[in-house]
Amino acid sequence: MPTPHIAAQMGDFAETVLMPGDPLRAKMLADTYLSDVRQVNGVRNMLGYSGLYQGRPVSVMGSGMGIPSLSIYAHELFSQFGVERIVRVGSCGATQPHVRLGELVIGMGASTDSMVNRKRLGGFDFAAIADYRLLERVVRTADARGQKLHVGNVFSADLFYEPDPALFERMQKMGILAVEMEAAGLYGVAAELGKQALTVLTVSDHILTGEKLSAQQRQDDFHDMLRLTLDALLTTP
Ligand SMILES: O=P(O)(O)O[C@H]1O[C@H](CO)[C@@H](O)[C@H]1O
Ligand SMILES: O=c1cc[nH]c(=O)[nH]1
Repeated sequence: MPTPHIAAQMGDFAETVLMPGDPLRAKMLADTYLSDVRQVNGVRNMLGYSGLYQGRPVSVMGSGMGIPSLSIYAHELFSQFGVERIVRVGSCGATQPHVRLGELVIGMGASTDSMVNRKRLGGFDFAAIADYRLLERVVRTADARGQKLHVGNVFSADLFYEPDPALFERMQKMGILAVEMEAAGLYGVAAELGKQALTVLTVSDHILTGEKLSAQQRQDDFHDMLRLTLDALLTTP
């Protein structure tokens, strides 16, 4: 049955959903990599598609920006459409000098200034972590190809325009690899509903050096991340 934000039926989504923030990145992924594609959501232009990748069913849908938006879509997909795993395929800002523009970062854990997971755990800290088996598949696939990955803690920020630059220094000191805006929320929803989640990111800008990819590049140029994620989830045993 359709939900307030997804006009689809049970069976329209595959068990595995890739979820970029940008709905146009979802469209690009579907157009470039999937066969037998059909659009399964268009409410609020949050484009969602289902199709086949090398013969295996998969869906892709945008999450919008920030934990509140992603949480609505992840909750509805997990609870109403039979989705078992969501892998966020996003962009991030690097917070360490050794993490460079265009490189891939996996959010093994996600720190945050959001309150959502404390609300879930009665006011206490919740260690927002990726599903280990999903993480392992992506790492194993990248290692087999010699593809470089950074794996560790990311920070899911409520504010894109952070007013306190000292926060980035603290992140760097604590070993956080990159900042983005959804992973901790995704991991919290997955934990609450007993599902699997992972976050794979491409560095689109560098907090320390000020380097940046363009908006067009963030929409269209993340093929290393998308191929790795699709292959790891859908073609490796
Ligand atoms: O490129 P996406 O996946 O949207 O991810 C990042 O980009 C947006 C901010 O520009 C936030 O959603 C952040 O998490
Ligand atoms: O959330 C984000 C995404 C990319 N770069 C940032 O600095 N923040």
